Amino acid sequence: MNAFLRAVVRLGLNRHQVPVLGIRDGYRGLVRAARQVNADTDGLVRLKQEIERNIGNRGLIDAQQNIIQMDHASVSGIMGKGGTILGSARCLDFHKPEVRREVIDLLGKLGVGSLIISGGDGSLTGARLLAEESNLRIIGVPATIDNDLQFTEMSLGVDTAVHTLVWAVDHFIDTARSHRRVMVLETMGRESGDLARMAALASGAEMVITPESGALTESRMRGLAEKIEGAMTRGRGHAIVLIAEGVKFEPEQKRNGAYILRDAFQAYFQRAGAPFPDLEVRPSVLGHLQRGGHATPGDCILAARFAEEAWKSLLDSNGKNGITALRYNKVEIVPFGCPDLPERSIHSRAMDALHDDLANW
Ligand SMILES: Nc1ncnc2c1ncn2[C@@H]1O[C@H](COP(=O)(O)OP(=O)(O)O)[C@@H](O)[C@H]1O
Ligand SMILES: O=P(O)(O)OC[C@H]1O[C@](O)(COP(=O)(O)O)[C@@H](O)[C@@H]1O
Repeated sequence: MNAFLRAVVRLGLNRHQVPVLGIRDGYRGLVRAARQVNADTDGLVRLKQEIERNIGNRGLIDAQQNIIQMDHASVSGIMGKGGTILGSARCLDFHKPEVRREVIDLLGKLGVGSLIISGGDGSLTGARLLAEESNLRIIGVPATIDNDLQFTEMSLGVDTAVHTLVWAVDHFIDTARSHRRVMVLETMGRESGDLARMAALASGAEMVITPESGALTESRMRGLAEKIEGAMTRGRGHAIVLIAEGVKFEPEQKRNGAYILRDAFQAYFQRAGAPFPDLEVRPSVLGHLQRGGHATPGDCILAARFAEEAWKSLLDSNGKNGITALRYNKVEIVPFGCPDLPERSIHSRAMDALHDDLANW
């Protein structure tokens, strides 16, 4: 997200000579600013003075300032840094049309004509609603490590998260190999298995379990354990199993998938007469480790391409509101509510088949 912010600001200032305001904490910052302005008769004047007085880093370091005029220095050195210097926050109030109306009014008073909104499904839904309810030009930019936005081949953050997962697997594999263990690692991804699937393919993890392959029943888990045990009898000493957080169980379970799978595998390996009763299964939930860190070159390049397309559309008098998307390796603007790319699910199934064959012991 920082690489994207840098690209938007630099292109705005260098290529298009258009001033760029950054909003702290996204929708929450806009709502706070609207409340600040509506609080008393001088609210708007004070907000404008604050923006003019505290430009760039001066505004950024003041946690109370919601709207910051961005300059070159304010985005200097942030390219590879994870997260976003503007901050990010959930804002439940933004679900209310009357709150969005306050925000639209505020932007009108500030002379803001266009918004670039970067985030996942929720942020892009908010963006669509703003576009429907105002005359603002709005461009959404997909950013989520889950890669669950099906109208684009990639969202910002995915490549970095996959890179981190590969790094994590490389570390876990040392213990797995040395101690001859099965390590079950739980990845993020909400309802999507893309992160786990891409990380498995890129890291060589022996097994990957995604929500798209259906709920895990007792018998499916036994089948997976059998597969690992079979490999052990053929001389394999360890296994890395990736399970996506969105995987469901039948009957339904409340615990993390990694722990449920550990118990099922361990019980199977220790059954009476089993060939490897000492085979240990260790679970780890990788959690927010996957979200931050140095952005990969792939993400930084995609961020620059998305920013370029967003500006192109905003400055085109015939440009339409919509979302930047990577489709067939080209960046384009698709309308809000654009249908899924049918290739996405075909591609996921092909990736699973490829992984299966590569990992077949
Ligand atoms: N249906 C909606 N209507 C209006 N705003 C929404 C809606 N869904 C989400 N948002 C706004 O977008 C923010 C981010 O959404 P969220 O789902 O938390 O993250 P993400 O953008 O990563 O999917 C929410 O906190 C809310 O302000
Ligand atoms: O930190 P939180 O709010 O618990 O959110 C965790 C969720 O966010 C995600 O990491 C996705 O985050 P992003 O869409 O912001 O990349 C999911 O994979 C995970 O379920």
